[in-house]
Amino acid sequence: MKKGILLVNLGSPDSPTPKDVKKYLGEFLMDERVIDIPTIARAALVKGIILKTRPKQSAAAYKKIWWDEGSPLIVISERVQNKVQNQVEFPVALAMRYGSMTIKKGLQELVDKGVSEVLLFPLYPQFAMATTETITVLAEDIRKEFFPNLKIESFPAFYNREDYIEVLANSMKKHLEGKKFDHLLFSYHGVPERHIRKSDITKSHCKIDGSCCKTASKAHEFCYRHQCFEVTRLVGEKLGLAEGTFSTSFQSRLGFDPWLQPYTDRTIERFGKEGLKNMAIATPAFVSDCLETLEEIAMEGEEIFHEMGGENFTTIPCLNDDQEWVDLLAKWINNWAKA
Ligand SMILES: C=CC1=C(C)c2cc3[nH]c(cc4nc(cc5[nH]c(cc1n2)c(C)c5CCC(=O)O)C(CCC(=O)O)=C4C)c(C)c3C=C
Ligand SMILES: [Fe+2]
Ligand SMILES: [Fe+2]
Repeated sequence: MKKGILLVNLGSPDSPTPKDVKKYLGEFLMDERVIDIPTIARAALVKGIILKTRPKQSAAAYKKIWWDEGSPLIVISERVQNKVQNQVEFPVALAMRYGSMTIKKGLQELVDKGVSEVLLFPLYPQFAMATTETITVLAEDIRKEFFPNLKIESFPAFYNREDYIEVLANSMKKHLEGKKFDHLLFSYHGVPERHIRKSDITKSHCKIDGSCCKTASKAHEFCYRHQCFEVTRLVGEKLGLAEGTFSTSFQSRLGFDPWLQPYTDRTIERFGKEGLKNMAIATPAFVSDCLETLEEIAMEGEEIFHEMGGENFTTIPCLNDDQEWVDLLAKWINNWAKA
């Protein structure tokens, strides 16, 4: 059996134009695990409302962060792929859940190289229906239809692995050196509260209140909210941060349903209003910088903080192609291959 790896990230439009952004958002938002309402209602919402206005607005945001080489998320993911490839002996392919670099193409690339056993690696520290689950479900559908003899195993969410927390904390520490901050905010991509209830395998644990995510439960294996709070707690502990000097919030909400709270933009606004002068912000739901970190946090977030009287706003980059992170990915992959 020849082994191979498929790293999978979210994806980006082909270019920051309204036409390409519309095509990308159309595929993304029609995913039943992203907007989880009945198909007809989803089509009406996405095609009838969101795609009429959002592509122009999102394209303008993408233009602000786009690099000469392309989308930051894709360029960074390719750098990681190349660096990991140098440290493992079998083929490492890269795919995106949405857009042109499809999972089918990634699997085909591996099969063409003689691979018969694949480690599918969703590049998300925390489990979510809209990220990890949609990747594994689609990969299995593609396998059944096009590559029935292929064996695929998925790498699970790694949010609480000690080696991951150490690498994340080290990277954050490096970027915080010499920076002035009185509060460190851990901002995670939000999801509608409904997603948390749907992923609750006990069907009774997740109340989305002050205690459920702190009370041990087998629901936590699939609870995005618990996993985000845990990353904050574990990194806070590793960095020796004092109680009250760090907290968790959720960004990027869309639509009118309740999403996980507290919301990042309102938290930054409140900090400024309360007289906080120096803050830092990390975004550990993403392993690579992207629209949501480079524009929503580093640009919009900073603007909100300054408007409210804040002075120093430090955005901590994601792990990106940090050498310790690449070494860790290579270690996990090599361990899988040995097992
Ligand atoms: C509408 C529902 C959305 C859910 C649920 C959602 C969950 C989710 N997303 C990420 C990671 C990323 N999302 C990104 C962009 C993005 N996300 C949504 C919507 C939902 N995401 C939209 C509409 C967009 C596009 C941009 C916009 O119009 O605002 C990105 C950035 C991609 C890039 O090209 O840089 C990432 C990464 C996670 C981790 C997550 C659930 C945990
Ligand atoms: Fe998103
Ligand atoms: Fe919970």
